[in-house]
Amino acid sequence: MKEFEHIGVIGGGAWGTALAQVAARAGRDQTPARKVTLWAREAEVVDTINTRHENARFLPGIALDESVRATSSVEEAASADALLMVTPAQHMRSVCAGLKPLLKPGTPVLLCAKGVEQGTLKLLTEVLAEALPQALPAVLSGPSFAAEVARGLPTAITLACADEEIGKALVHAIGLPTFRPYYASDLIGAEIGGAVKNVLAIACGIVEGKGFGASARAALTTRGFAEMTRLGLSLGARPETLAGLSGLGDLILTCNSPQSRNMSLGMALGQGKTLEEILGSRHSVSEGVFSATAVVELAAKHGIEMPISEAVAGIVTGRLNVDEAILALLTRPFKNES
Ligand SMILES: NC(=O)C1=CN([C@@H]2O[C@H](COP(=O)(O)OP(=O)(O)OC[C@H]3O[C@@H](n4cnc5c(N)ncnc54)[C@H](O)[C@@H]3O)[C@@H](O)[C@H]2O)C=CC1
Ligand SMILES: O=C(CO)COP(=O)(O)O
Repeated sequence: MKEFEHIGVIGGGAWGTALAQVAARAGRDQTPARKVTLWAREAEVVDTINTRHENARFLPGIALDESVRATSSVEEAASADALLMVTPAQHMRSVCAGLKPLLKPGTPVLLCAKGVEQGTLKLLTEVLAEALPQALPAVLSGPSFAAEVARGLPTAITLACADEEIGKALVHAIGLPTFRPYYASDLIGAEIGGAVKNVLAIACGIVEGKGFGASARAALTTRGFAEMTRLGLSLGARPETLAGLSGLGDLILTCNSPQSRNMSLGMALGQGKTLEEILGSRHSVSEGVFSATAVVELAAKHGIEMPISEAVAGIVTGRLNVDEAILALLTRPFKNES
């Protein structure tokens, strides 16, 4: 089975840092010892990782393995045998374009961000195919809070790759007893779950912030899953992927924990804060805000109804206030469940 001696991670936010930690731990007993190179935009992030073994800006208080090395040189990370792409979804195209002259043809590239590109309405596998065509695409997605993963708490995740041999080699390369990738061949299914659950988590946060109770949250999550499934199936995803770790699994996590930035953003909206106030007080990304309209437009293009996602898109674009969006959802006509 192919060994990955050098893994590059593109993006030094919370998730890129946690995944660099996973890759370093998973390759610890390899000979020669695995090299993990984490490219970060911020000089301060590179500096604190290399000197204090901590990402003080995006993952403070978590000790990183000494073998995780950060760099400001994208060339250095791009020379790896496999790349993990962990920049926010809306920046994926420009970051891929920067890698285009550097990446060896056939290098596995795991997309680890969650979102749909605004304007083009493209999934990240489509963005990758256009912007970095020599890459061998894969998707890594599932219920996984960066801080928990970086601390070594257990979880499981979907790793999708159309090339089964490479996909399984990647599973072995980054898998740990506490980080269990399940192989799948369905890339679209794996990426649609992560993109849609971020939008739905904002809605669940609003329900929580408004104090509507646990029953409302469970009902919203279930109807949200129906939206995710409708869109996924229309785009060619397989039902079992949508019901798996990257779909239902991540939806359950993100709609039930204020650790989720999307859910906590929704909670703050439900408590009456404005989007500008909330975003102005954070430096971490809440992908649902940036993908909501793209998800809804993509669904409309395929004739799919997504009322909860539409409500969130209405709120984040300022077209509806929170109370108007809730009223619109609660007064929809009664209908069959499926
Ligand atoms: N944090 C988490 O628990 C998880 C995050 N993800 C996904 O990973 C992706 C990255 O999220 P986080 O690492 O949490 O981000 P973060 O919020 O911790 O950090 C923001 C990141 O965005 C980068 N960035 C900002 N502007 C940029 C630009 N113009 N070009 C390139 N990069 C830019 C920053 O350098 C930084 O790396 C997102 O799509 C997120 O949904 C997926 C699973 C878990
Ligand atoms: O994707 C995540 C967990 O799987 C992280 O969710 P948030 O981006 O909402 O924090």
